[in-house]
Amino acid sequence: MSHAWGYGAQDGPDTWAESFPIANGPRQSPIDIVPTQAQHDPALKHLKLKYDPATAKGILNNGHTFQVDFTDDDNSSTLAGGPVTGIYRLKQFHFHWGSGDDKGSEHTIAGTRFPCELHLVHWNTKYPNFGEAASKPDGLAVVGVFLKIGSANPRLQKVIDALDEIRSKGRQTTFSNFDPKTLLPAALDFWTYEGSLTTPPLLESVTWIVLKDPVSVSPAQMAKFRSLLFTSEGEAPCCMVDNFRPPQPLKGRKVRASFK
Ligand SMILES: NS(=O)(=O)c1ccc(C(=O)N[C@@H](c2ccccc2)c2cnnn2CC(=O)NCCCS)cc1
Ligand SMILES: [Zn+2]
Repeated sequence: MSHAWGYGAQDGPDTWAESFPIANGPRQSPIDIVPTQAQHDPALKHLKLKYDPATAKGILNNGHTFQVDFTDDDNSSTLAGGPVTGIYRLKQFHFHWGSGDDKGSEHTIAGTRFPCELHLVHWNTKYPNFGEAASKPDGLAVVGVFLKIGSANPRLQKVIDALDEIRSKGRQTTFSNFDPKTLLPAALDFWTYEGSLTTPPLLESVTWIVLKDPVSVSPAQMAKFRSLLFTSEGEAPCCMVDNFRPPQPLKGRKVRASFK
């Protein structure tokens, strides 16, 4: 049964618990990260990200965000190290953003909201596929990257230039030869905690790896994100903005830092 969820007053985050009771679960995401309360863990390994540009497949407006999908039938594009054990395969990346520059990110840092947040979604290869992994407590690992307003980010341009072709829900186009590593900041210092998907079905299967350093995005580039539509062609157009879930209760979880 397809549950119609969204980010509006009638179907937004405050209503999700009606169809997805796990919304009030013990390890929900996103959270507010308070750096002074994060514990440095010297046992955390450095993040090992290996992405093959040839695995980039397509770019899709799924009605909640837009995502760039990768072929994940071998270990060409993987995440290892950091807080995870084993090898996780890159499945897709997508963004969350606001209607203005004062909000848009899902995670916050001591209450500070960023205009946009990038999520790179990986699944644990100890499971046969993404769908199976998504239901396991150690099934997924998502790298979160904050975007802050500044100079135009040339690394985003190829993604932004594709948005004109996927304006409405359900539109997709090919997207090849792209290395998502180019979207990351120079330093891979991170915070990590055990959480969930931030959209329904809100499964509590995500090891979150949130990078400390943001990357830049210009106001004009943000305007391109906001030109996308939540709605399909033929429907009354509704701008794709504010597609973020607010921070959820920590419920006793510890947030660890990879850096001092
Ligand atoms: N924001 S996040 O990084 O925490 C995040 C990452 C991945 C997913 C996801 O893959 N969701 C799909 C799924 C399919 C099978 C099993 C479980 C989940 C799904 C379920 N209904 N629609 N979708 C598609 C979808 O929501 N795609 C990603 C949208 C990111 S906002 C959702 C959120
Ligand atoms: Zn996301």
